[in-house]
Amino acid sequence: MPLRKIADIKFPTCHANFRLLAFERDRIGAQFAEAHTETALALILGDIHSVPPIVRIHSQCITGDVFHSLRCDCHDQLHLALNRIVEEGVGVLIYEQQEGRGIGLLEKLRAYELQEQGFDTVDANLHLGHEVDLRDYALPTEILRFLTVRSVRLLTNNPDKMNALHAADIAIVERISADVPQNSHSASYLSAKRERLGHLSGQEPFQLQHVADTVFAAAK
Ligand SMILES: Nc1nc2c(ncn2[C@@H]2O[C@H](COP(=O)(O)OP(=O)(O)OP(=O)(O)O)[C@@H](O)[C@H]2O)c(=O)[nH]1
Ligand SMILES: [Zn+2]
Repeated sequence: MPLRKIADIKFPTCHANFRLLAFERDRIGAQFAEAHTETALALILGDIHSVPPIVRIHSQCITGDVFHSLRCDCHDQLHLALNRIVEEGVGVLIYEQQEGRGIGLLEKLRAYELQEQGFDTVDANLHLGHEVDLRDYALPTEILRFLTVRSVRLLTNNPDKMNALHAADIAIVERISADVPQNSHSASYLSAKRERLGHLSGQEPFQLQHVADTVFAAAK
């Protein structure tokens, strides 16, 4: 499905004066009852072709991003990414709207209810009849290709994002850790991401072998 650029504006924020591009794309897939349009924003700073830019693909989390929920790390990660991009002066933050790992806000809140009964973040999704993680990163990778960004310093702990860029032939010259301090509300959520979803932690170096292992493990 072709990518459509909808807007290209100056975007002054308290962090920096970004350029903001908005994109949409029609999406059809077996897991969707009907075709729908997905959208994403790209906040761009500096000359992104002069060096491999810092890239953050951030999945929407209204509870975290807007209300600074302590149940997850999203708010702090969003600001970590913005701060790193501003420090370096060159970067792209892609904000994509697969809220709740693709199940949507209301289903995520139902999953939170289950987590209050003892389910972890993975089992709660499964109990509600959803896949563990419905996201794919086709739209973000298409945006990077649209921007002719062919090599990046990717800020993430999620091997799925690395796999998606690798598959799209976008080189990851460095993986920057997306670790942020945990708190008593987020500790079990963060450990479930590492132990059940295979997310990296700390400064664990990015290696293509790790990506290959992950693809292999997922295929088994
Ligand atoms: N279904 C579900 N989604 C959640 C839950 N907590 C956070 N999310 C969503 O998870 C997404 C963020 O994904 P994470 O797994 O935290 O991290 P990530 O983006 O995959 O990985 P990083 O790049 O390392 O941050 C956002 O869309 C959140 O809304 C939860 O308990 N259940
Ligand atoms: Zn969150």
